[in-house]
Amino acid sequence: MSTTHKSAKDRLIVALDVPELARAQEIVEKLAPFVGMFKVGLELYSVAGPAALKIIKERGGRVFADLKFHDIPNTVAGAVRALVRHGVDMLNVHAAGGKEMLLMAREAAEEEAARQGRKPPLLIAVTVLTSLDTASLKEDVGIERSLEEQVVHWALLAQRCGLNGVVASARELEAIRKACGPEFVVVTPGIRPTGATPDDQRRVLTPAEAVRRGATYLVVGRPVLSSPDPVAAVTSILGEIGSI
Ligand SMILES: O=C(O)c1cc(=O)[nH]c(=O)n1[C@@H]1O[C@H](COP(=O)(O)O)[C@@H](O)[C@H]1O
Repeated sequence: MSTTHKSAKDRLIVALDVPELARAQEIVEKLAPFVGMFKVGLELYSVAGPAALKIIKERGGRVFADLKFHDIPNTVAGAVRALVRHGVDMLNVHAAGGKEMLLMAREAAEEEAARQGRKPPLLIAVTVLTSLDTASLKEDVGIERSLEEQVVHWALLAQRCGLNGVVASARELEAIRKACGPEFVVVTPGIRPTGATPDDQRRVLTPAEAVRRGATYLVVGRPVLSSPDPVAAVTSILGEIGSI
């Protein structure tokens, strides 16, 4: 288990995967009292750009910019600096970008935050996407290591480069905690309440099981967004997390 003491609300990140800014704003208004952080991903950012980050900040919410940067070090560093200027609280890059990219991303985040006179955001490395399974990692991506070994390999690389943590499925939590320790941040998408459809996710676990295994943050999108009552969906997830 992680030794970080967080409330159920602080652990919960809701993914604003919607195609319109107005819809995102509606969800933020409704859910802000119950949710620790909102995640702006590729869809909403492509639709609305920095305005998507702003609507969360204006409501007093914390922002995870999930733009999964994966490019040459100089390009990633520039993009990281821009997100820091937007005041995000968490951002991510792909561990597969390699050591130099991760180091430059971290330096960029720290330098830009210092320039702005604020604390650097949490910088997180994406490991093996939760939409992949053992077969697709090997056959499509061409990685021969076992899925868990690959996740731990990237988690250790991220930690050595001074990143705060990783994105991985909750199924790899025990291995990550063993390799990287209790304070390393582990953000877990692929969260599905019991009985919910996995959609395109391949490595899923329930909210309760993710927290039991030591998740720092849980990312939930469709189980909340496609519910007829998103507040009820969120409070039910909070109940599950809080019962651990
Ligand atoms: O970086 C992420 O947040 C991420 C990494 C990953 O491996 N898998 C993954 O699902 N995500 C994101 O987490 C969210 C999961 O959404 P749902 O499957 O709808 O709960 C989406 O916004 C994904 O972009």
